[in-house]
Amino acid sequence: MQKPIILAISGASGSGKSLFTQNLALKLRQHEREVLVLQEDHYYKAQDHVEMEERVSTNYDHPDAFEHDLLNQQLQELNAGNSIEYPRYCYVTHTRLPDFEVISPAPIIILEGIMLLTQIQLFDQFDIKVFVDTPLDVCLMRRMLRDTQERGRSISSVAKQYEATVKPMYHKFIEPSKTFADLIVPHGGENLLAVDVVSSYLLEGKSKIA
Ligand SMILES: Nc1ncnc2c1ncn2[C@@H]1O[C@H](COP(=O)(O)OP(=O)(O)O)[C@@H](O)[C@H]1O
Ligand SMILES: O=c1ccn([C@@H]2O[C@H](COP(=O)(O)O)[C@@H](O)[C@H]2O)c(=O)[nH]1
Repeated sequence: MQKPIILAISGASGSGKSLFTQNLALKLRQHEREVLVLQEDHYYKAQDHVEMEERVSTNYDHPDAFEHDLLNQQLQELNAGNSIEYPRYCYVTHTRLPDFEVISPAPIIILEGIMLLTQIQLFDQFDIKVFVDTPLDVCLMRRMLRDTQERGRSISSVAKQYEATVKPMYHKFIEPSKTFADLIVPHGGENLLAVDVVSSYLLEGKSKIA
């Protein structure tokens, strides 16, 4: 198999990275392209040894919360045509699930996550780096709805975490990483023009933004 094309999609929590990724993957699959979607969130460190009370106050918006070495190693395996043992993460228990998923490479791999463009050691693996740029107040509103509906969170815990870590870490790490992007996509998931532009580029068989 030819070396896969790897896209890194980054941006703030709630910016619309996952929805953008889903829409892009859908479009490519409609054109019969095989696409593998991966999430940096699954590389959050396991916290089985940490008490639940403490897990709640972990800073999940710091690069050190992730096992980026494992991610790097697994991207290299996929690039070499080998399958990986993809970890699985649970936002409710704030730790990894005991099992993993065996995943094979695909010609197009889309990886999305908040810290991807802060990790220069990963850049050799990325063919295209995208930053989803959505105003932080919009991200907060989206996150509030999503996390209370899908991630077992209360409104007050989302608000508290936003002030304590999400917002300051965005300004410290994520926002400055925008400078490494090849493409900046405003609004996020529903930006269908951006989905069309990126998918057309990939369907034409191009792999790198020069
Ligand atoms: N452009 C958009 N307009 C309205 N809602 C959106 C848009 N993009 C994303 N959302 C919604 O906002 C929430 C957060 O989006 P998501 O893609 O999960 O963000 P991220 O992956 O960046 O954290 C989801 O419920 C999603 O459906
Ligand atoms: O146990 C956890 C792990 C992560 N988070 C929050 O998730 C977001 C990143 O995920 P997105 O899908 O990009 O929103 C990050 O901001 C962490 O604060 C968490 O709350 N608990």
